[in-house]
Amino acid sequence: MLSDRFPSPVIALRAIEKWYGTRDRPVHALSSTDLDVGARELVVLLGPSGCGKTTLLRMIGGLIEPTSGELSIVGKPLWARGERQSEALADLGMVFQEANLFPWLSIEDNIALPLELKGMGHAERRARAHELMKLVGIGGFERRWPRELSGGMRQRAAIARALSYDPKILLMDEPFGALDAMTRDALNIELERIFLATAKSIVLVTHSITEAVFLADRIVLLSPRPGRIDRIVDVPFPRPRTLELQATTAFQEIVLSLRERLAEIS
Ligand SMILES: Nc1ncnc2c1ncn2[C@@H]1O[C@H](COP(=O)(O)OP(=O)(O)OP(=O)(O)O)[C@@H](O)[C@H]1O
Repeated sequence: MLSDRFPSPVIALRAIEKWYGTRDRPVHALSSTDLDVGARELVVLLGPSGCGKTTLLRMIGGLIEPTSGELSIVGKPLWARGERQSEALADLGMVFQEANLFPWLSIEDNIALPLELKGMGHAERRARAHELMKLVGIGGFERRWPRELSGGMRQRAAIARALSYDPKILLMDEPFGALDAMTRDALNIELERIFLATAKSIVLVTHSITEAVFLADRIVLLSPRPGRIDRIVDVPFPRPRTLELQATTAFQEIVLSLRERLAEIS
């Protein structure tokens, strides 16, 4: 299932199954899932609590191994003989609900850390961190500590860190879920700007239908027990999008149909 608008896939999932072993009985978290995400496409995973959104995202990110099925990143298998393949991992960056910055490192050093671990020299990684901080709108805060930044600014720093080694794909798990509504709106606009400026593919998990419709090229609606793709909804609005879009009938119609379907499958 690849969108006609985004013909070259960077993520391909085939017949993905996930069972978790628990003490009482195995949990079937995800059933026969096929999905393609195109280059420069923004796909949102939406669904009721416990339907397997995080499981799916973490599997794409190589943090959880599928029980069966095939998963490839930019044409390279993510797993082989039970081992994560570093070539495929190099194309993946992750952002979580909490920024998870190291409190004892400056913002700049947090962002440059993945580059340091890759062996990049000090001057080069500093230049790259500065460039990224400008891109995400926190230029000038290089020497600050994480505790000195607001929640929204810390999430911007987390996005910059995930972009530091220039992966083709950004995976985001409820990245703005802990922020207040106004900051969240502002960061949705910022995320779209960063998405357009960097030409990445993004897969993002959210509980917010409005956020999903505002950001997505396609929304993957998952249903629970076991998690499976219920439907894929195309969101055709041109980019860049503005908050006024949310007041239009076309936007509200998609929100309403998703809300109704979510109520049916929850
Ligand atoms: N490590 C685990 N061990 C056992 N069961 C798990 C584990 N992680 C998740 N599950 C189960 O798998 C199912 C899917 O969980 P997952 O966290 O992926 O859902 P989700 O859609 O992201 O939920 P939420 O919206 O509440 O964050 C749930 O039934 C959950 O209880």
